[in-house]
Amino acid sequence: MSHHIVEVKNLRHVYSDGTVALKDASFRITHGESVGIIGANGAGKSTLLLHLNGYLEPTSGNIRIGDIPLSKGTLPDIRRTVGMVFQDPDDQLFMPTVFDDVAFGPFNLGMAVADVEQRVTEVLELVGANHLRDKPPYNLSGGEKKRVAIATVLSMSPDILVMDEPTNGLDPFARRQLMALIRDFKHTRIFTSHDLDMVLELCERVIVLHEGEVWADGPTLEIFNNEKLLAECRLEKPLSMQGCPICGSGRLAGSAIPCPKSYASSGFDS
Ligand SMILES: Nc1ncnc2c1ncn2[C@@H]1O[C@H](COP(=O)(O)OP(=O)(O)OP(=O)(O)O)[C@@H](O)[C@H]1O
Repeated sequence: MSHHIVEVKNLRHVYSDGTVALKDASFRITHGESVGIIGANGAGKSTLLLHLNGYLEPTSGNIRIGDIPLSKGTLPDIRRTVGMVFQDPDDQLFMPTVFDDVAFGPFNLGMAVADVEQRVTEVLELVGANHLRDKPPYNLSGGEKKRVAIATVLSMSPDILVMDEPTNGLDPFARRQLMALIRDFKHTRIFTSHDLDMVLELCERVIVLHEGEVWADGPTLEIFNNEKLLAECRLEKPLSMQGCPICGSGRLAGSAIPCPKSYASSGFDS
């Protein structure tokens, strides 16, 4: 399973206008890990993800996916291994219909028509978008586009799933559905999100980016309990770890239910 390893060494990225978006970022993610990349706006999260399958070229440093060093020559292999869901689904959808968009990758892999049909149906059902299969992607709502964009990546059966803010724009039901899908994905998962409750629920490990640097990298609960670190990086605890908004007492991690005392004091039960 060494092909599922992602290794980033001393990655630096300077955009053409001189913005230093990443400074010396290093980490190693191994097979089956589910890793959340978090940080304030502009911390460098999207820039980092865009390097993982070669959409951006490092100013310096290097990336290895399994045994393959990422370079122009290895891009086709890398992109077969690393499936990337972009932050903006419009960057991912370009065909006349949803079906064509989701079928594009499998056809390129040389799959037979019947197998492509089956694969497309499976992944569209997985993201709850099979009813949209004949629609032009540009007519879909934001959340629908996001689900189809995710389907275009799943249809390629990637070994490593990389997603930039996957729940952005999704309604609560679709968010839950996507979380289940991420949880069930057997291989490596790496995603950025401002949805820290989702990160808490799905990731055993978190990498915190701050002003282009890896500020912390460790077990999720340890990171979310480090109030000094969160304040330095302009982050907050997930809502489910914050005190009850009514009486201030703690809630269990992972629970969105206010404490029983707040029911009594707010008159919810009267
Ligand atoms: N094409 C670009 N040219 C110049 N600067 C850019 C470009 N894209 C991003 N940046 C800058 O690089 C820095 C990192 O941006 P990036 O999009 O990686 O942040 P982010 O952590 O994903 O932010 P957000 O949470 O807002 O999505 C920011 O200062 C941003 O303004």
